[in-house]
Amino acid sequence: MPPVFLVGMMGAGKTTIGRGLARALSRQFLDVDLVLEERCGVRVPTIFELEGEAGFRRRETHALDECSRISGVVLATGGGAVLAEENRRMLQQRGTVVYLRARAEELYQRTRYDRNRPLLQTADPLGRITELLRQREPLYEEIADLVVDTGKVSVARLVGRILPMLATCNKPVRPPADDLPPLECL
Ligand SMILES: Nc1ncnc2c1ncn2[C@@H]1O[C@H](COP(=O)(O)OP(=O)(O)O)[C@@H](O)[C@H]1O
Ligand SMILES: O=C(O)C1=C[C@@H](OP(=O)(O)O)[C@@H](O)[C@H](O)C1
Ligand SMILES: [Mg+2]
Repeated sequence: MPPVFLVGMMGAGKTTIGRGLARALSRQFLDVDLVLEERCGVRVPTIFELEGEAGFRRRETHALDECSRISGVVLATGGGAVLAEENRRMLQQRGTVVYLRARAEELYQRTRYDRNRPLLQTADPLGRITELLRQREPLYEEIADLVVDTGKVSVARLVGRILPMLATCNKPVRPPADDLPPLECL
């Protein structure tokens, strides 16, 4: 089975469901944000503070390139990973892309007590989520091989739903060596 890439908005469940899928499939799980945090030795909000969103996105592209080359990996991306065309191409070519879809209100409920998402530290997080979802939804849909609605469905049930979808998906992938040379490590 090719690598599995989880995409979707903040709060869609990429990290949680990705971990469950990897366990069920006995595959390696990686989360791009956790890789960055381990590498930088600080949490995501600190990367935003020190280097701005542009700095974070640069690191994100590099980590995504590295992680998406790992054979059989289940990879949770960050919600904004689809913004760069280069990232979308990597994901689309190298594995099966699963879009975890949810409504803005649901995303808000799942993220409202978490301080680790700098883009949602605003006076109106629901408004911000609504706007980001409007901008990003076409990008998630553009690269999705599978679309999964996550509203009011438990994580365990979603994992159980996604497994047979992956087994029958038959996504043709191109080995990374055929697309881009590895980016230099940051
Ligand atoms: N289907 C779901 N139902 C209920 N809670 C969920 C669901 N998916 C995720 N969550 C919860 O929402 C929060 C955000 O999930 P997370 O996996 O961090 O999302 P993402 O990585 O997409 O931002 C976590 O507390 C997680 O337990
Ligand atoms: O949507 C985004 O732009 C972001 C989503 C976050 O990941 P999650 O989607 O896992 O919350 C993290 O990468 C960063 O805070 C930026
Ligand atoms: Mg996450």
